[in-house]
Amino acid sequence: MKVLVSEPIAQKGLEKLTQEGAVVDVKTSLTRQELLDVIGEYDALIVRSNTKVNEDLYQKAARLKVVGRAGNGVDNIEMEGATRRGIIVVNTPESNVVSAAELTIGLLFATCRNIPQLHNRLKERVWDRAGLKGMELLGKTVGIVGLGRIGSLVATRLKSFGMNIIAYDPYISDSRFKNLGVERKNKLEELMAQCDILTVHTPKTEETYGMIGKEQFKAAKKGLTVINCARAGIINEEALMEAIKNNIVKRAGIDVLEGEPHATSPLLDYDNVIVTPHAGADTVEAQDNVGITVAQEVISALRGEMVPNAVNLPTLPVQELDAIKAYLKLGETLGKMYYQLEKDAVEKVEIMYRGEVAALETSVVSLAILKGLFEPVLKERINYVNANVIAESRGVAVTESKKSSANNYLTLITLKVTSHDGKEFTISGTTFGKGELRIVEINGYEFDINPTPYMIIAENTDKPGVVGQMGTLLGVGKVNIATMQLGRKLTEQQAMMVLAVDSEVSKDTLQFLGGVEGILRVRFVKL
Ligand SMILES: NC(=O)C1=CN([C@@H]2O[C@H](COP(=O)(O)OP(=O)(O)OC[C@H]3O[C@@H](n4cnc5c(N)ncnc54)[C@H](O)[C@@H]3O)[C@@H](O)[C@H]2O)C=CC1
Ligand SMILES: O=C(O)CCC(=O)C(=O)O
Repeated sequence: MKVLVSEPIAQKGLEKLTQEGAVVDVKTSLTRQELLDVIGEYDALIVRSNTKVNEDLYQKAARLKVVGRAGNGVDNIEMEGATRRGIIVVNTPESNVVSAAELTIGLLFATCRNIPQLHNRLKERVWDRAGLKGMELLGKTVGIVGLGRIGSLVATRLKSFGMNIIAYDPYISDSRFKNLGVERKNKLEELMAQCDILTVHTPKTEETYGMIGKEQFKAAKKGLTVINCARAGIINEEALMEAIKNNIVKRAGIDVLEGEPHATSPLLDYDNVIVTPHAGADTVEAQDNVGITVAQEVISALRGEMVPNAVNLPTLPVQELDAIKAYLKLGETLGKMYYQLEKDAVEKVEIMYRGEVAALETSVVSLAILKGLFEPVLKERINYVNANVIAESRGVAVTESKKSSANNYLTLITLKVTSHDGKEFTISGTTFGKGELRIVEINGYEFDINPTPYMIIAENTDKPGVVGQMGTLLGVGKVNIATMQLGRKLTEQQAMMVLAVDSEVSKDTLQFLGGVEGILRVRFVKL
């Protein structure tokens, strides 16, 4: 596992990577060209907000499997290119939110009380407060745009200063607003017209970039204080400057600037604009949290384990992670069986979740099924990240259905594959205890199979002598049988035999088995 760290992360994170067996190169002052020249050697790349992870980089990154964002916002990472290539992107969304919220409040105090300006005067031995009268927070209204993790932390902290909190976030439920004691504004302009202080906490997206512009400042209350500790450009810098010149905005506290880290914004020259160099997450605590978390996630992702903060995968509630793990294994196992038992190209995949599993977030289990399904035949890389994209690109229709009851089982997953000639294949499995798996049905034959690394699966006419001959031939081929199960369809006088064996089976032995009278077909399955 070769990991390139292209921006500084905490020593504790680097130690974690090394302890887990990764070879870590910390190269934090590479030029873009140098980065492109070396990225091909690495399995994982860890970045913060300055490294642009985009198509240029992906094209050179033949081995890259994971991009770890040591932080929250992922706007410097091009997601579509990563997903298409099966590169998993992980971030640490919870690790630095307190620090970001605290810097927001710090900037709010600094701007409202002119702390940096007063500090600078006094450092120059000038004892003078003239022209720098501050503003009290008590009774003022703060308008929060984006009431997510950081927005909520800012809201609860500012309440303790006796402020009225209003917020605009169309994607947050009324009950969340109510629980936080924040008044919902359905229109941004309405919020602008009522707040004394505006603070933005949305991600940078196509929708939010420039969302506070000329029109919004026109609607604003005169004397507004503006804080941006989220991303440059959410508040348009030109519009902000104009609003400052027109005395609509009285002061601003800005942590993020266009063009950073080489920011040249004229805002830097305004006395009433207080700036910090994207320092929202720059605390010992946040950096330790971020470093350790990103290291853990990158290692887990490199080992093919499920990572809760994978950005280009469905999000999993942490409390469901343990329950889901066994289903992921089961799903992948069911998927893997198809192309080892059948040879027909897949046209349609139907996944049915019944019983307990139906109550969980199953989209990731469906990804595991697709991963397993295509793995035996695809040379290209397939994993949780690109499984959907690959199914789609191969014209495979995937559907998911759920039912709360599973008849004789507590929980049941059934995979039904329809091939291009309309032939149907079904396989069902269940889990029990501490993640034990069982395959309970294949093509209508009922079993209770503990899936093992090597299995022989044969269909035969249901008549005496077939099983005995199979045993003899396997003995000749020096293959030891561990367990054996038979599923029967009495009306059709056919049976399916599943033998768990201790080793690989040679092509010759399989050919001999196929020649036994009554054997209709025989397959070797490797899990
Ligand atoms: N300055 C710094 O060092 C740091 C900055 N950040 C930035 O802070 C921002 C917020 O982070 P979190 O609170 O963790 O994100 P979050 O995802 O928890 O919350 C973002 C909120 O924005 C809302 N939102 C999205 N589009 C919107 C729109 N068009 N209008 C109104 N609301 C919208 C979402 O519904 C969500 O509630 C991100 O941009 C992040 O990158 C995060 C950490 C450190
Ligand atoms: O310090 C950093 O890496 C930037 C933090 C940040 O903006 C984020 O986590 O979104």
